[in-house]
Amino acid sequence: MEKTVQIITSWLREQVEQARVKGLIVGVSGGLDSAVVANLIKRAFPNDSLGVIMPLKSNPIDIKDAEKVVQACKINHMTIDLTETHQIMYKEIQNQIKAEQAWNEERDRIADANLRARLRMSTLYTIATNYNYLVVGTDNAAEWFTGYFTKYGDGGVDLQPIVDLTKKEVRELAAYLHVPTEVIEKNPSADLWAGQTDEKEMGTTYDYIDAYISGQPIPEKDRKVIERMHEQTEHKRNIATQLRLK
Ligand SMILES: Nc1ncnc2c1ncn2[C@@H]1O[C@H](COP(=O)(O)OP(=O)(O)OC[C@H]2O[C@@H]([n+]3cccc(C(=O)O)c3)[C@H](O)[C@@H]2O)[C@@H](O)[C@H]1O
Ligand SMILES: Nc1ncnc2c1ncn2[C@@H]1O[C@H](COP(=O)(O)OP(=O)(O)OP(=O)(O)O)[C@@H](O)[C@H]1O
Ligand SMILES: [Mg+2]
Repeated sequence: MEKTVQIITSWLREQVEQARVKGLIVGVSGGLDSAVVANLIKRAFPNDSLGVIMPLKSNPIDIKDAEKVVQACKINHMTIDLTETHQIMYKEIQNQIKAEQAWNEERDRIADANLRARLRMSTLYTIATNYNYLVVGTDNAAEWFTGYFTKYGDGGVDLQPIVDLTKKEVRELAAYLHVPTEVIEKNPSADLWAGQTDEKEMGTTYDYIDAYISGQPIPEKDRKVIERMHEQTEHKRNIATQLRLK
């Protein structure tokens, strides 16, 4: 495990050096993935790493957990509440669409959720620009393969240090890094709406996704769900399709 930590922290330092910036920033949610990344960037840059807690109509337990994470790893941190910003922006957009009588109620929740992820991304980049830092992502191998992230939201980052680790490996790394137990044991959630859990929304489990990407057999039904997610999200793993005229 120490070897993995060394490889990742050396890589982070290399990336910062090559980009000629000063340090690294990550959003800390109170979930597992960002807890691990916060620990790793703190190890790579003890004085030039920042964790940002961004409540947005969040469950207070998650915010408390996020505070425990930053305190446990002693990373510099700040809290920026985006609840009101999101409410004002989403209402304005909603009102304009409603005025056009084009509002699709079925797409309401996901549009609202993705705006949350993109407001967090904008917040991180605003701070990163001011501090001369890079924005670090928290996607693990299971999320990356299934495209279970918001394009240009939590997927909008400069570096992805844990993208090759399965969810199980991230959990093991978290234990090694002494991430608070309640965070390690928590049910993964994007926290984009009340009661959301990753596995409920995806219709499969991280254990099956981990197994699938590790080449192990899984039930047919889960294999189909995973392959469908992968196919439908190919665009998120690539840069925008360009029409070349020259
Ligand atoms: N074929 C294609 N080629 C190019 N672009 C294409 C496209 N199909 C859709 N698009 C574009 O992509 C958009 C859809 O992608 P996107 O905006 O990402 O949205 P979408 O995949 O619909 O939703 C994001 C999913 O990720 C989950 N999520 C988000 C954030 C964090 C976490 C977490 O685990 O914490 C999970 C969230 O719960 C939801 O299930 C469309 O609105 C369209 O603009
Ligand atoms: N309230 C929040 N404050 C700061 N960053 C957040 C918040 N919610 C989400 N994020 C950012 O979005 C990322 C994606 O969320 P995701 O749920 O996939 O990861 P996680 O919460 O760290 O772990 P888990 O998947 O186990 O819940 C987080 O890792 C974090 O960087
Ligand atoms: Mg989460």
